[in-house]
Amino acid sequence: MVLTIPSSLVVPFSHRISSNGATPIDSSSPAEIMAVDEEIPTIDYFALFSADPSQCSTAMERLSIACEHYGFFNLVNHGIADGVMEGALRGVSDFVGQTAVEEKSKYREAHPGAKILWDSNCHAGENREYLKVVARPQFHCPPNPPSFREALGEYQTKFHDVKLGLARAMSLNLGQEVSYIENAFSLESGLDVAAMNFYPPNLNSKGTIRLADHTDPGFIISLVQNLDGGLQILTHQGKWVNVHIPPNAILIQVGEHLEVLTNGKYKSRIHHVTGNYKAKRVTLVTLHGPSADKFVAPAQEFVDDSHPLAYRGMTYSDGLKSNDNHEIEVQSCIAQHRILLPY
Ligand SMILES: O=C(O)CCC(=O)C(=O)O
Ligand SMILES: [Fe+2]
Repeated sequence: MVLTIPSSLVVPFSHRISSNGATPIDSSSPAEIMAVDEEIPTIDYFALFSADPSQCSTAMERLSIACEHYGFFNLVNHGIADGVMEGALRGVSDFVGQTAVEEKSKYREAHPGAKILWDSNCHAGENREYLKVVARPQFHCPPNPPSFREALGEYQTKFHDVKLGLARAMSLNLGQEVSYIENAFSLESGLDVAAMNFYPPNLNSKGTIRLADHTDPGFIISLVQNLDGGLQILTHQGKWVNVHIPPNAILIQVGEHLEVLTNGKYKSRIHHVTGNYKAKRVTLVTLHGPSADKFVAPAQEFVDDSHPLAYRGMTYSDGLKSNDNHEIEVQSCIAQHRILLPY
């Protein structure tokens, strides 16, 4: 099926500048030559709940296309003030820049029950420093610098409401009652992990892979960044696209567990990060998961003769802990869920 996206749904190239005004990465590097600057869907969050039926149904239809075909979209008009997102990103930068390695190293060990994890990986296939913290149901964060905890906490609190709004809109789009996803994942006690990435500037590593191909677990994944460019997603049409996120937008990706619940109607998409950044790039990625003890399996509504059962069920926690991982690592577990069909 060829999908035509209304032009109003896409981000004009003139808006595709970095959110901090820095020059986007050089997109001529070898690893990026395969990727295209293609239109990606933009969803107006407020329009999803508009009292104007025509505005609401247009936005809902766009969301449906974005979830079913793309698996990712830019969310605009979400009501989270620019300052809140900028503050959280500044907090990540401050943590990376101001905290001594000895202090950060206290969080290096992933172990059962760990709520904070820090590491710095610089080898073929990965080039970043990262910090992962459990943000919900209880919020955890390194205590220093003090402004970091407050700024990150504020963003997470604000986004929680946006997440519930998206769950409601997606539930209706799936032909279910409004709290269907919220209940299926027990989102009120959902396990949200904020994964903050810091990619150091490097002008001499054309085409460097900063983060290798992967999909992420959870219901949805939200991403805000300080510098545009580097994230590439493999689309349903088999093309790598350079993902441009307009200033103040939040990129939303379908998580692996929404794929499992919908028996593959909504799919999580493989992505990676490349780039020879001229300045440091910071991203705040949050994996919004089901409740840790929630058993996630394809719902019967999405299984029939034309859509045979394609995933096995397990609790969110068991999935995260498969392959000897710890929950805090929030590693992909779709392979453990996938049933190999005989055709
Ligand atoms: O930093 C990015 O652009 C994406 C990072 C990512 O995919 C992740 O942390 O899972
Ligand atoms: Fe990711």
